[in-house]
Amino acid sequence: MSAFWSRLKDDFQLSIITLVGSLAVLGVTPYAVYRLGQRNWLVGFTDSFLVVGTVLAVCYAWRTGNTVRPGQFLAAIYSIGAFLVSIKLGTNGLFWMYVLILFNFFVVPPRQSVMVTQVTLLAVCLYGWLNPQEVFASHYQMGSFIVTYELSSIFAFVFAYRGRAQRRELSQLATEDPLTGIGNRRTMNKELDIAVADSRRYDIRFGLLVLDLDHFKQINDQFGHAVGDDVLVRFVNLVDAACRPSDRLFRLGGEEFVLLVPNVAREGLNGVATKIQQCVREVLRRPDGRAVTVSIGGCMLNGHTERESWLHEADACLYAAKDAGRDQIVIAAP
Ligand SMILES: Nc1nc2c(ncn2[C@@H]2O[C@H](COP(=O)(O)OP(=O)(O)OP(=O)(O)O)[C@@H](O)[C@H]2O)c(=O)[nH]1
Repeated sequence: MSAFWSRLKDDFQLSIITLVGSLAVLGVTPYAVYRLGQRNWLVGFTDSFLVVGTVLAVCYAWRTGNTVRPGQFLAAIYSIGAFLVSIKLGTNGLFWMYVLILFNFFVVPPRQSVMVTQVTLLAVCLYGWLNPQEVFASHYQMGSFIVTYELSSIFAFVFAYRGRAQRRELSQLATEDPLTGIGNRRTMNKELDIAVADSRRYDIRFGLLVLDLDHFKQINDQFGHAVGDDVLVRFVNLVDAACRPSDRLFRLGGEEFVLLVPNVAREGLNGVATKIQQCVREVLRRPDGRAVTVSIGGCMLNGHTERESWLHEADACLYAAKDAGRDQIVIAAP
């Protein structure tokens, strides 16, 4: 049960599809039963199709974790459903078109939603135009419907567009370090947990380096925080350039970083650390021309069953490197 809630909490689109799907099933089922009872077969079967389709789409999203296709499928079947209900029930059916707008903007991205809602509007109006009195009582009513429908679509679009942008920003804030753009501690925890699991399952060797700039406080105190920030950004760029694309760098906080190195042996890990150390010493300069140096501690994922103990061992090596006079590398013995 807790896995159910945590998936709902972590996956916004899945939670939206589940919520909107459940509401749709609850809202449409009584109508399906009522219409079938009235022997209004077209509307009754359309409603039943919507209910079954919704249940299948929500199940698919839960099973596969893919929320894009079920969203598009739901938008398509509810648009067809709203069209059929509108042409069959006339003005009474048109009310569902407003629900459709909101529904679509919840389950598919704003641009796709605009497309599908406009196509449905066009289909309903074309049918109403060709069959006077069947959908709209008058041209005036059709005009009013188009205006109110378009206004509702515009409001829904603006709302959905802003919401998406804000969600993207929030997720970036939660996972990235805003200064350097690399993963933050939270992202690191996730990736280290995955590495621990992968090493057990696929027998991949992982190495971990903890990197800490030396006497960074002096740089801040002497040259100001902005220069300190610039040194941090340049340091990240240097490390990035010095290692493989599969290596992942995270900012643990302050001037401390963690590099996760997959598919590596202890000698290789030492080689990566040496390359970074030399690169930083040679390239990274303070405004007064003195070299910036980095202390590095590291260890292999060897016998660690969880991230904490692995990180703790690498951290202990970093302390040893600092104690040895800084600008040093200490990699734990096998
Ligand atoms: N410019 C800048 N400074 C930061 C940031 N985060 C932390 N700091 C500073 O980093 C400094 C870290 O100082 P210390 O922990 O004493 O480390 P250090 O001076 O590098 O000394 P050692 O690690 O022992 O060599 C502090 O002055 C913090 O204020 C940041 O995002 N930008």
